[in-house]
Amino acid sequence: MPSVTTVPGRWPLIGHTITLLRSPVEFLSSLSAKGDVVRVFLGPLPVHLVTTPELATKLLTSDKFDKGIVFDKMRPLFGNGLATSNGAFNQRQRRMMLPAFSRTRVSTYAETVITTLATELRDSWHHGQRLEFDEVMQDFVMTVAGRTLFSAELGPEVLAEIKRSIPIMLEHVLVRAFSPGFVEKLPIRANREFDEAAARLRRIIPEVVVGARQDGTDHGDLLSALLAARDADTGEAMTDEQIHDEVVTILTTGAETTAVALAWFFHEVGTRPEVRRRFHAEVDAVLGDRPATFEDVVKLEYTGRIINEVLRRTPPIILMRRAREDVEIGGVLVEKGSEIAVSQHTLHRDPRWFPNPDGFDPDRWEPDRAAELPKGAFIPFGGGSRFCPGHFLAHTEIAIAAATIATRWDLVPVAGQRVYAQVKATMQPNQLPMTAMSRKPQA
Ligand code: HEM
Repeated sequence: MPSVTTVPGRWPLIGHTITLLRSPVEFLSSLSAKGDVVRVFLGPLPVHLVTTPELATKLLTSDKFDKGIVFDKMRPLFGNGLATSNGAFNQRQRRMMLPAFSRTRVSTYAETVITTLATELRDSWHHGQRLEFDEVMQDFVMTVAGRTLFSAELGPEVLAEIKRSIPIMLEHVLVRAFSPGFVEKLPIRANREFDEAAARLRRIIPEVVVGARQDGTDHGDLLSALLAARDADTGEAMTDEQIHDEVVTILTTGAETTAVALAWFFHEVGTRPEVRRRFHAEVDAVLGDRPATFEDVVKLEYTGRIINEVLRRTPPIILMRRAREDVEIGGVLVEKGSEIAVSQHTLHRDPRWFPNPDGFDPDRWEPDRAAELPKGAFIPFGGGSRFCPGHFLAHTEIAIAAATIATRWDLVPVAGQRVYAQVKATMQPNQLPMTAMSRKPQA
């Protein structure tokens, strides 16, 4: 079998990590031109990367791969939650949890939480107010996540704790994942903060779970759905420990990704006059002055296309896997225990599927054009057996929040500030200062 090409530019010990951190989009989107399977080094760790939609689909749908090293490193945080578990246990958990993300359930979350909080946010600003918009979206999404999980009856101190602890953990999680094991044991501030945040969540979440289990009523929140879930074969419910792990997993995987997508949404709209004009025209036609509801989301077609284009250009960074046995993929032998990955940035910026890949063109998501894309070319939510269970909730939340805000506000980028994507747990903007300008005449 042919050996795989190592991408040029590798440094001793640090591999390609510096290049990846310095220019993530340029580096990852350059890989498809180098081969269908290439090898990069994340620190000292060799990782095969597949670069075509066909091989991405093969990787994500095969049962010959587990989640791999990054997720091993995240286990102290996520425990055995959906993102970190593997094999039959993961599939059992998925079957039990998917009803919590069903259309009916999402429509309840939209009705009881998302529209209300989006309206409160919209009504909280004044004309000309400067906002650090990435932080505003982070705070909004964490509040939505907390309330979606735990309904409004929960004490504000639980929500406050979640909003305090989860961002701390997200700040450090990827650095931990790509560092040698001893680094997380060093007595440095980052480790202390991470461990303290994890410990606080381990204390507070079980208290909520035990309380909700005793109460026994369905509050229409995600936690009620998790408590009610039963294994189809054995009839067993999840243990409190497992529910803790799933709750932390949902908060960590769901909140950051959605907040970042919303931040980029407003950045793209704010910097592209034609997109902004059409977005506002649609919001005015569908909503007028009223907030968006679950039923409006399908009518907000252009908004949906902007969301897709945002998720094409600034999706999460990479999907990592590890071979459970020797596997041939794209004519290359991947030995048992080796790490293999696909980056959404490689596929989403490939000019074969996305002409003018660096441009921002919501119209490429018109149904006829989108239908021509090969399977596996657009994977912001992953694919196969680990496909994101929160994808519909995320789309609903982004559409409702964006449209509701736009009924009143034009978010204008503060002049002279450079905004670019940086690698954190996802692909975050480095900053996003914006000014809220009223779209309606002032009283
Ligand atoms: C724009 C927002 C979102 C994006 C881009 C996103 C993206 C992804 C991706 C790419 C994966 C697959 C990871 C892999 O295969 O290694 C994933 C998995 C997951 N996502 Fe999302 N996600 C989003 C929102 C959400 C939300 C709102 C929730 C929950 C409330 C959520 C919960 C999860 C969970 C639990 C997994 C793990 C599934 C498994 O490994 O079996 N995500 N997400």
